[in-house]
Formats: sequence, structure tokens, C-alpha cells
Amino acid sequence: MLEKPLTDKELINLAINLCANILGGADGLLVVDASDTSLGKMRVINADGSEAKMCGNGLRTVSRYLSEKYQLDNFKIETMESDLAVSKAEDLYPGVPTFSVEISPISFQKKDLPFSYKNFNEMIDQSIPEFISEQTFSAVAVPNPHLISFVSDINQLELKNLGQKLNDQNDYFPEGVNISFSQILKTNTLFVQTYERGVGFTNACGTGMSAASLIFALLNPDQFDANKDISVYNPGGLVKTHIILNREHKEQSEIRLIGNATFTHEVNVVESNLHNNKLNQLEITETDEETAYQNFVKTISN
Ligand SMILES: N[C@@H](CCC[C@H](N)C(=O)O)C(=O)O
Repeated sequence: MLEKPLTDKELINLAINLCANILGGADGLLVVDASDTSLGKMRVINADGSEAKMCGNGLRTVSRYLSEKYQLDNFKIETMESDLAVSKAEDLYPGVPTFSVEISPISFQKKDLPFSYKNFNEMIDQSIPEFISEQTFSAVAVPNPHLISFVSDINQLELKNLGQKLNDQNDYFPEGVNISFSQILKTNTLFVQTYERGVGFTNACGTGMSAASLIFALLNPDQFDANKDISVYNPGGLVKTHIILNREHKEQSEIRLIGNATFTHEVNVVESNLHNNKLNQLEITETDEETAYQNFVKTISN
């Protein structure tokens, strides 16, 4: 806990500097604060300094931090829009601490993304030739905004071009959007690659994989087994999701994201240097947890 909280401006400067110069291209900075309603509160600052409503991977690591600090296995964490239930789960692999987190609230309405396209109120499995012809797109807020497209092969260049187009100033998604291309590998098995708002290509986007799982369940009843978890492969490894689909009231569907909460390094820094964004005197210790996670990755095959 800091003696004096960082101001928003200090946080933005720190996130940009940390992600680019110290963490070798990290996606963002997670801030853990006290909460009046939950065990703790999480804020998410993207690598470019913008603030996101949620981060699924981040929520798992903050869950682990709070779980170890307070010796609790089930609790809630406050996020920008809601207090989310989190719990310790069975380790995915020896030495890979694993947490399960609620991803919520869900909305398909254009005002919550927000998006603007013709007179659409929702965008579900729609052909949008202005994005990419011969693909269909679905938009969902969980509650950060996601655009999902199912493809047979992932074309990285098309994903990058669309990611840049919809995250530069544009009329379709005026606040930008996270974009995921997903392949259905078999029943309850997906591969998801995400171009993240405020970041660019990422190895794994937790809310992106959650959003893709929900849209998958909605659009592919013949390949979705509601009794089982979904395995979601990504360029960085694998997570599981669990979807309780409510077809009639799809916004009342439930999503759990289950995956590793790996602490790769411990960094000690003098508080005044955080306020001044001076990161040249850090004390950094590497853990062996990344090795355990990479050993897990070697065991997974789709
Ligand atoms: N860049 C996203 C927020 C981060 C999402 C994250 N990668 C995740 O794991 O969920 C945004 O601006 O919405």
C-alpha cells in the first residue's frame, strides 16, 4: 500500500514507461486499491495510458494477490462496473496457480460498446463489408468492448489492419474496440488471437477469449457442450472458459474465465520514484513461475 496514492496523471505516465521500457512490451498496468464493497479494487491502465473497464487475465492475477494477502479462496473484487466473484481453482499444472473469475456485465447493445453501423442496435453474426468482406462480426461488451469474427484461418495482416482502422479515429467504434479472430477447432475448443485496444497484438486477452466463447456458444449450438468447459488456445498458451448460456435473455448469460495467475517477477521500488516516474533504480527478482507455465504450455496440444 502506498503512503500517498498515485494521481491519474502519474499512473498514466508510469503505465506507458513501465510497459514499454521495463516490462519489454507488457499490455498494461493493474492497480490494486482498497474497496468499500469488496476485498479489493482493480483498475486497468493499458500500455498506451488509456483506462479499460476490465481485464480478465489481470483479474486472475489480482485474485491471486488478494487471496494470498488475506488467506481467502472465494471473494469479490470491485472493478469499474461491478463487483466480480473470484475463486481459487485447481492448478492447471504443477506450479501454475489457477484462478476462476466472473466476467460481467454482458451487453450487446450499441450504446454499451459503443458502435454505430447503419441502424443496427446489436451486431451479431453480421456481414460488414466495410470491415472485411466474406467474414461476419459480432460485438459484445463484457463490459469492455469486443468484436469477434470466426474464421477458418487467421490472417494476421487483416486482423492488424482492421485493429488499426477501428482503433484510430473512426465512426464505427468511436472509443475503439478489442478485435478477436477465432477458429473453431472442434467441440468446445477454440483458438483466439486478439488485437487489443490500447495495446496491439497480444499473446492472450482474457476478456477477448471470454467474449469469443460466449459468441461461439450462441452461434454454434451443434459444437457447444454446455456441460463442459471450453478450451481456448491462444498464442501464449491455454485458458478455460465456462459459459452458462441464456438464449432468450442473452445478456443474462454467465461467463467464467479459468486460467493461470503467474507472478513472473517481483519488483521493489521506492515510492517517490513511482510518483516521479523514475524507474532506473528498480530491484527486480525473477521467480521460477514462468518456467512452470512454459512447461505447462509444452504439454498442451490441440
Ligand atoms: N485493452 C483492453 C483491456 C485489456 C483486456 C485484457 N487483455 C484482458 O485480458 O481482458 C481494453 O481497452 O478494453
